[in-house]
This record gives sequence, C-alpha cells and structure tokens, in this order.
Amino acid sequence: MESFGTRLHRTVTERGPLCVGIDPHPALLARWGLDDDVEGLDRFTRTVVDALGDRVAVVKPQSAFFERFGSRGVAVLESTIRQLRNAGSLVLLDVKRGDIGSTVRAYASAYLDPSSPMYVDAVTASPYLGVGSLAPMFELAAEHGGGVFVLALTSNPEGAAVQRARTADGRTVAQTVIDEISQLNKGAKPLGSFGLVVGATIGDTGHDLSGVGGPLLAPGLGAQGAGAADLRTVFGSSLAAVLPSYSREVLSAGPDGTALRAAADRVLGECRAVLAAR
Ligand SMILES: O=c1ccn([C@@H]2O[C@H](COP(=O)(O)O)[C@@H](O)[C@H]2O)c(=O)[nH]1
Repeated sequence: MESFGTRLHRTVTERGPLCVGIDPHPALLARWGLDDDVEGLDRFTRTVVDALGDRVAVVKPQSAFFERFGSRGVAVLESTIRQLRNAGSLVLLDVKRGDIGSTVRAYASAYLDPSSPMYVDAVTASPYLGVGSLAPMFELAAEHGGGVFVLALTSNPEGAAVQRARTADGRTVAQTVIDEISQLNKGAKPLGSFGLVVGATIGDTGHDLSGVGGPLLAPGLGAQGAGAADLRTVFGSSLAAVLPSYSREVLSAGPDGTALRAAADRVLGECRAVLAAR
C-alpha cells in the first residue's frame, strides 16, 4: 500500500502544489445566489467538485460549515468526500481534532479507517493535548496509507501566545511539535505522511522546519491577507514542501465553473512562481 506522502508527492507533481478549501460560508452561499440551507450547501459543494475535482491536487472541506446543518449537512460532507475521491483529488478534511488518546482512537477510525463513511486521505489535528495523544491517529494513518496535518503555527493572530510560548528547554511549544512530527517522518521518501500546518500570515518567526520531511500546509493566503510572496518569508529554505491553501480567494470567483478554474489556476501560478524560485 502506498503511503499518503507518496500519493501526495505524485499528485502535486501531476497537478501542481495547491490545496483549495471548501468553506461554504453563509456570505458565499448568498453571493452565489444560494439559500443558506442544506440544498444550497449541496449545490455549492457539487459546483466546486465539478469545477476543481479533476485538476486540483488537494481539496480541503472545512467540516464546520457542513456540521452546522446537522446530520443532513454531514451527509452532504460524506457525499462530497466520495465525489472528490472519484474525481482524483486527495481529500484533506479540516476537522482539527484532538483529545485524550482513547478518544483520538475513535476520531482516527472515523476519518482514517477505509470502512468509515467519512474516510478521507488526511485530516487536520490539534496537538495541544500533547502530540503523544495523537498517536492513535498516526498509527491508523500509517496502517491505511493516510496522512495527518498537525497544527504548529496557525494563521490566526491569537495562536502566537500559546504556540510561541517557551518550554523549559528554551524551545517554543510550536518547535516541540515540529520536532516530534519530524521524528515520525524520519527516513520517509519521497515525502513523509505527517504534515504540519504553518500559516502564511506569520512572517519570519525563526522556527526550524528544515527536518520535517513531510508536507507543510500553508493557510492564510488570500482572504486572511497573506500573498504568495509571503511564503518565501515564512518558509525560507523549506519552500519545496509547502502546500499553499486557499478557500475564499478561489470560492469567491464562483459559481461559474470556468471562473472557479481560472481563479485556481491564477493562485497556483502565483505560488509556483515563488516555489520555483527557491
Ligand atoms: O492555521 C490555520 C489552520 C486552518 N485554517 C483553515 O483554513 C481555511 C482558510 O480559509 P480562507 O478562506 O482561505 O481564509 C479555513 O477553513 C480555516 O479554518 C486557517 O485558516 N488557519
């Protein structure tokens, strides 16, 4: 069985380094002329899948925007996941799960066990109950060829107070997360299956990402104010592993499929120019 890292490396080589998020904000539904209900949600996500599922390397549904409609919204999420997988995109579910280990095991089976209706290629996870508490996710991901993206330095301004606090050995909390994920990826070629989330908005923080060996998901581009050029500042010599992620910047071009594809192509071109110049 191929690892997530291998599959991601191949898909990014074929399609380009881009992740597009499906974040059906109420304002976007309104802008697309859709009602803020399950039918609007379903129409929105089908349009995105039809436009981008066969050309974008990674698509990242944001679970919160589906969960807010209850079980019918979750049913749309399950259907969206199936459609994306059929179209060839890798599906990264943004759920930012984290808990005590025994509960993390249940989350892992919900998202990373191939027999689950919500089975995806990778999930986001929060390490702030301790990276070790996520071990069941790492184990199930490794067993079934899945991936886990762990929050390290998030794109929101509130994250810094916690993530950049110093531990007893002088490293920041985020650097301890980075170092633990680096260990998990040791020896993985061409790319490890355990990624980190590092916001494109954070500037040069001096964190050492050089040993990660896995993908670096970079949200915060577009609507949150960062641009492709910021990737150079944030990631420096680790640019090769960066997977830029855009949601509203691309989605606001819809509902026209041609316009959505043009928006995705535009941001991919902007990022490629920066990533290729490394
Ligand atoms: O540090 C983080 C981690 C996750 N996100 C998520 O990414 C998208 C960003 O959406 P935009 O419309 O491109 O701003 C959203 O789902 C966040 O929950 C993040 O922004 N920052």
